[in-house]
Amino acid sequence: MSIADKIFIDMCRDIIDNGYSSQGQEVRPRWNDGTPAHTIKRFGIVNRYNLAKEFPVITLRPTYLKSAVDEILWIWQRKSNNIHDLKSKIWDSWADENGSIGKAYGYQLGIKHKYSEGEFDQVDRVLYDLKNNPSSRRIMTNIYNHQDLHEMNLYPCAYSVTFNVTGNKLNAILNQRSNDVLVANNWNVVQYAVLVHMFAQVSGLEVGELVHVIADAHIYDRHIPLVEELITRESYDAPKLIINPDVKDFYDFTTDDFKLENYKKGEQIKNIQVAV
Ligand SMILES: Nc1nc(=O)c2c([nH]1)NC[C@@H]1CN(c3ccc(C(=O)N[C@@H](CCC(=O)O)C(=O)O)cc3)CN21
Ligand SMILES: O=c1ccn([C@H]2C[C@H](O)[C@@H](COP(=O)(O)O)O2)c(=O)[nH]1
Repeated sequence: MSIADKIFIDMCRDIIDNGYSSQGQEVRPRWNDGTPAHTIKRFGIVNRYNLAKEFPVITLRPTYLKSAVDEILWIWQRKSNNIHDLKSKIWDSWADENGSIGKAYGYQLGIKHKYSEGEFDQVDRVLYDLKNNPSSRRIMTNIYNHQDLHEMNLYPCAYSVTFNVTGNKLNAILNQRSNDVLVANNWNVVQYAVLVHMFAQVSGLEVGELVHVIADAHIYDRHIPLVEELITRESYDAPKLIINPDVKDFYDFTTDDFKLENYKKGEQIKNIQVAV
């Protein structure tokens, strides 16, 4: 059984058995037929993944590595907030008529700031510090910019990453305020695990731990039967993540530089509804 499966199954069981239901309260998200999308949630989940041991992808159903990596490169490398720069359609419901999702995600990472060494955006400052100040405890990004929230179509969910170099290992904490467990839990874990792999490779470091801190980890009402079935499925050993070792500059990575070797997994759940 992959470690990611075990963490995922335990978290889902905990949410369903011990979670708090929003039924009877006012909630913002809606299903596409206009019905309120209620959830059952747990507050303050912390999941630790040792990336040096195995790649944290679930095998209960496929997590699409290429689409997940394309979205993380859209945010962190292309620093875009326009869905026309993204291959998948996953952000279409939150874009305006020009394709923009507002001043969110990639837009925030691309804003430049002043330092004594010159101007950097948040991504370039992290890459600079990993090479030049690896013992720093100040290596982090934060895209939850209150001043711009009113111009974001959806407030950032995975909003901050703290990087910490310990010996020759790169560790990271991903802070997430809200997580749709069926649709995006493993999706987000895989994305930030790949990001740690990329940053480690271009900084001459090895991968360490990814700690995923989730404030509100929820399962939407219409997903509960799907999750109940998913977590009783057979689980397989984790595949191996293969990265093109020749890439030495973060901005040169493309989705073709990543593949999963021996990714044995269950059937995809077709047509999962996403609450908007
Ligand atoms: N309710 C909700 N849940 C989310 O996960 C979510 C939002 N809203 N709003 C913005 C983004 C969009 N995200 C999404 C949306 C859909 C998929 C999705 O459909 N994933 C498919 C694979 C899609 C593909 O490879 O193209 C899956 O089966 O998991 C993933 C992330 C994550 N975010
Ligand atoms: O990367 C992402 C982006 C979004 N989500 C989910 C979490 C929530 O279900 C919705 C956002 O709704 P809020 O009311 O703003 O919390 O999107 C995710 O899990 N991961």
